[in-house]
Amino acid sequence: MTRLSVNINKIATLRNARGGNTPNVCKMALDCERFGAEGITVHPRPDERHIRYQDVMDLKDLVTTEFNIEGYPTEDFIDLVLKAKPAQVTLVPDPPEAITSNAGWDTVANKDFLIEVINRFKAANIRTSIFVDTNLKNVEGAKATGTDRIELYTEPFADNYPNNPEEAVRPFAIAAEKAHKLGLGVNAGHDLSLENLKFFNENVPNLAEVSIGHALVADALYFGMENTVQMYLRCLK
Ligand SMILES: CC(=O)[C@@H](O)[C@H](O)COP(=O)(O)O
Ligand SMILES: NCC(=O)COP(=O)(O)O
Repeated sequence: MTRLSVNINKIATLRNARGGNTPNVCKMALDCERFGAEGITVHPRPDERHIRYQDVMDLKDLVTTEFNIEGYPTEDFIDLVLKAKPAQVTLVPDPPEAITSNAGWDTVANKDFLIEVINRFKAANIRTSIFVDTNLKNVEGAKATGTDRIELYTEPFADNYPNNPEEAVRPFAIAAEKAHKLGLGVNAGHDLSLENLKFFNENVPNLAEVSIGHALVADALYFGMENTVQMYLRCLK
């Protein structure tokens, strides 16, 4: 069964709006786990506009499910991850000024860089995942970096789903199958939602994990966090 990792970036965005500690990011992570989440994801960005480096250090000993830290591997990010020792690190090629992640790695052009970074995390026994699109060259290139998993960048699926669900999901099913044949684990994320998650999960084989934040936190405004986590889990059954 596909596991649900709740991305709590947007809880930190709300907290940061006032400078205090409401809502409490650590408490929300623990509550999400209590409500059934099988992992907690954070994506500290260089400007700390949502998750701060200190949040990562505060969460590292509290999270008892899978702790997944995502981000661009600057030296500061690498140091942080090596200190926090999460279960998984997901490398994302997003430029600092990007509003959100907007592309996967070109794993061929960045092969040497990715190999070097991945080796540092592997030496610390941290599972690695790299964010890629569905281009099979990038999936094959991911294998050559030595990563344990890939995370498929699902925004193109989410965008096309309302027009043509079958066409939207097809490249993801093919990429996931290819990754599985190569011995890579398959995660997915970005813009997955209550609208599109069930269909994605039913049509993409070998999916180990999805990380979901933006839509899930927005849904929690209407349904409450406990109900919302349960609703997302039901899409993955
Ligand atoms: C890696 C990825 O897909 C992102 O979705 C991300 O982790 C979310 O980041 P923001 O919350 O900053 O949009
Ligand atoms: N890796 C994707 C993630 O953590 C959450 O993305 P989103 O649901 O906030 O778009």
